[in-house]
Amino acid sequence: MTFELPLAAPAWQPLPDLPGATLRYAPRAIADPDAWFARLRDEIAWERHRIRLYGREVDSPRLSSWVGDADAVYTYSRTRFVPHPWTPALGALRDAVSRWCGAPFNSVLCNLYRSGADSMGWHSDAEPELGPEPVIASLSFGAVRRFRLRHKRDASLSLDLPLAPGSLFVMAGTTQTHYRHDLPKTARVAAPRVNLTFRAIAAS
Ligand SMILES: O=C(O)CCC(=O)C(=O)O
Ligand SMILES: [Fe+2]
Repeated sequence: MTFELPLAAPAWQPLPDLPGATLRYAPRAIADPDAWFARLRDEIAWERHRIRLYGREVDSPRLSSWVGDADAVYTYSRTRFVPHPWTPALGALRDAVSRWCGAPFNSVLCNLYRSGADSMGWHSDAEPELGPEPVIASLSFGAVRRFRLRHKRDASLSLDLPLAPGSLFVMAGTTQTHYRHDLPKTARVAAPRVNLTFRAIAAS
C-alpha cells in the first residue's frame, strides 16, 4: 500500500474569531486516515511518559513518543526528552505539514489516547525552546475527540472543536500566550486516537 500526500494546500474551514488567537482547521487534510492510523500505531515507539502533577510524579494518561532531529531536545513537564529518529510515516507527514503551513518543523510530539479514558490536561505549549509565537500543527487519526481552547483570563472566549480523523489543526501567533487547551476524558469513546503535534524547537 502506498501513502499519497497531496502537494496542494488543504481546504481550510472557517473557525469562530477568537481575539489573540490565530487558528486554522482543515477537516480533511489527509486522505485514507484509517490506513495512516494503523501505520502510526504500529510504527511509533509508544512510551509511558511520567509527568509531574501537584508535585507528584505520575504516569501521564496516554502513551507518547518524542520524535525529531537529533538536536531537537525538549523539556516538558520538567522532564528532558531526547528525540527518537524520524520514522518513514512521520517524515512524510512532516514534509507535507511543513509545506502546507510554511513552517520548518523539526520535531513532533506523538500521543496515543488508548480510549476515552485517556486525556490531556489544560496547558499551553509555551516552553522556551518553542520561541515566542510558535506554529504548532496538529494531525488527528482514529477516534474523534473534543479539543477545547479557553482564554487564560476570560472564560467566555473559548472553542470546543471535535477533531476529525485526517484533520489538520494549526495554532500560531499569540495563541499560546493567551489561551490554554485540553483534551477531556469521555465515557462515550472506546476507540483509540493518535495525535501528532509538529513543532519547531530551537537547538539546545
Ligand atoms: O491531542 C490533542 O489534540 C492535543 C495534544 C496537545 O495539546 C499537545 O500535544 O500539546
Ligand atoms: Fe498542547
